Amino acid sequence: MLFSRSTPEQKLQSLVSHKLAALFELTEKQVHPWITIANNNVLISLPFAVASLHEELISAIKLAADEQKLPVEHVLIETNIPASPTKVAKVSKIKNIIAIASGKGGVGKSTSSVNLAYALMAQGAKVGLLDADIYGPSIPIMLGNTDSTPASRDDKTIIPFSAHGLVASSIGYFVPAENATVWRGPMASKALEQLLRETDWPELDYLIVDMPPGTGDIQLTLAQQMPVSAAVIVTTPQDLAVADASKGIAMFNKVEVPVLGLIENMSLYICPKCGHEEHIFAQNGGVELAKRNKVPLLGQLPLNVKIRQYTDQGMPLLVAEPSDALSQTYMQCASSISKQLYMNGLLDLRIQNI
Ligand SMILES: Nc1ncnc2c1ncn2[C@@H]1O[C@H](COP(=O)(O)OP(=O)(O)OP(=O)(O)O)[C@@H](O)[C@H]1O
Repeated sequence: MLFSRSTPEQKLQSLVSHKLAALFELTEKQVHPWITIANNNVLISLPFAVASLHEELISAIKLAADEQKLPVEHVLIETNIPASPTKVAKVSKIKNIIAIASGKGGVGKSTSSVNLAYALMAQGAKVGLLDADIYGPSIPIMLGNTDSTPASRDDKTIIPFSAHGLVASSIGYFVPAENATVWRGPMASKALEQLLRETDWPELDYLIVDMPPGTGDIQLTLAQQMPVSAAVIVTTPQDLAVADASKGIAMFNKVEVPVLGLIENMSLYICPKCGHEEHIFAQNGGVELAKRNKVPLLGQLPLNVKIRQYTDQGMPLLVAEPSDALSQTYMQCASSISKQLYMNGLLDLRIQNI
């Protein structure tokens, strides 16, 4: 009865809340603040980057409103990502820093960092990339910027380089590769701190940080001293990699940085000629690790020549072939990361309110 007395605007609000809550598995109360309705127009301000879902959502809202004979002119969706709290002071203009880490080297951490950065951009977020891998800063190569050197307008801040619309900077500017092996945590973190805080970043929703592989003194110091909002762990399914990834999760737990989930890279190889599937690095190692640690499995990427070729050419897959099925997998991982970070924030609020 109460519903029948609602104004068309209230009915529309309730319809949109219902759709959003169902799509994102939240309560209507939680999604209510995202919605503004005025003059038969609906504006939705989403706190995570899911641009690939916008069109579907707009159509579903228009269709449902039509069915209920509720007038709707336009449905607009914008992405408005909040900053999540960190223990360490935030870097100006950067809302969230997400560390991409792996225990073992060579599992595809940098490749994942690069493709996820572009995928988050494609999902509607403002993104930067910081190469913190002192042992092998490979981001400039993967972005086709091998000749870039740090430049400054004012001798105080470094101008990040831009590659296919993404802003990036690399620790490789400060750490000659031949010296990296003797660097200790405090030295690495000092250089990174300088690079992080003295780069002239534009306004960013996410700064993706490609961490050095391993779980030792350097990685621990970096995780503690950077204002990291959350971490994502990359592993192959192989036992050796999984054991090290597990140490990575433990390390982030120790410094109370939430782990948003796992990416299982090189999950399997599918022969392009006959379609035969080969589990070169064993099967489901990442899936099992995610279950054991109760963290989401954000996605599984196969061992695929395109992923390697494009990064070698300095033209990541997401840029070269955005509609490719592999790009779509990265897009799904990216939206899960963005959504998961927001959900973590809700959980924190709930804990604070207990
Ligand atoms: N899914 C994939 N399919 C095919 N090749 C891949 C895939 N992921 C990564 N590679 C390739 O594997 C190699 C190692 O990847 P990458 O440099 O990203 O690993 P890493 O974990 O960052 O290594 P490091 O320990 O040096 O930091 C690269 O040659 C990369 O192109």
